Amino acid sequence: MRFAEKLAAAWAANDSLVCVGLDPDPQRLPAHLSRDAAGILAFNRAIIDATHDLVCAYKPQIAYFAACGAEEALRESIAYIRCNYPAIPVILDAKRGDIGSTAEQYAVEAFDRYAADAVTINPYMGHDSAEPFLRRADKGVVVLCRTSNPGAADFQDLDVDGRPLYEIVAENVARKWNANNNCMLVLGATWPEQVARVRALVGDLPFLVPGVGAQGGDVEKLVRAGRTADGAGLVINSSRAILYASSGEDFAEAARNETRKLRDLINAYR
Ligand SMILES: O=c1ccn([C@@H]2O[C@H](COP(=O)(O)O)[C@@H](O)[C@H]2O)c(=O)[nH]1
Repeated sequence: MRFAEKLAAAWAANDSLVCVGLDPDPQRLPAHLSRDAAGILAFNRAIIDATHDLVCAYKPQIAYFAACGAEEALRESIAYIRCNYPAIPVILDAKRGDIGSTAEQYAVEAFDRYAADAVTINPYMGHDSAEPFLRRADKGVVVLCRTSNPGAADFQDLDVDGRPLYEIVAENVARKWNANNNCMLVLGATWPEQVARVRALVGDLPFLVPGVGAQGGDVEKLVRAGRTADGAGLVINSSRAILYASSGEDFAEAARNETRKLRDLINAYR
């Protein structure tokens, strides 16, 4: 099944637009787990088991694994999802972007080594840097557009012929890069006005939206700004607010409760 179909099926099956971000910080793992690759994998498995029926996607962020040499725990976490909950798409957050020959290797890393369904990329280097990902028609390519962080405006809002650069990125992705219908855009939940502007430009292109929870994005404003006519179109990520809802042995149960709360809040405004 192609990525877009898998995502649409997951939205519908779990009646959820929530993506749980797998950002396992060894320093924040519950005390009863080891602060190494084995502890990270046990943590992720428990979070996944506790939330799989409440989400439309998982988004592991590669930095949390690579920083402590736990790439194998990343591969095994994704394999765990694919084996036990194969209907839930996995978006590897790696924000890749390089010349074509190197991008080829990044595409192999994301889609073959880690077996992710989709990967985030940075569009700054242009179409040839994205092409090795775009060519994989069955896989999703999630392009940074207007990010959630405070410095997002520094470059993304630069004026290009009277329009902010992020709008040019959005239009290029929707009209040129999406020939295989496998693209998404990253829009920060912290900027609902910009989410609405991009939604008006790109039709039903799905958005990956980080920035609720720990970064304080307003869920009601975000959903009203970014939903599509059928009440979907959004993959709304929360990582820390869910993963670290409790630092005790009940961490998975607490993560489930936070995930359910977020799903229900989002669904109230769809
Ligand atoms: O614009 C962006 C793009 C990616 N991220 C990533 O999403 C999560 C957010 O984590 P929270 O704990 O829910 O704040 C994290 O992996 C970021 O690297 C983003 O925040 N903003």
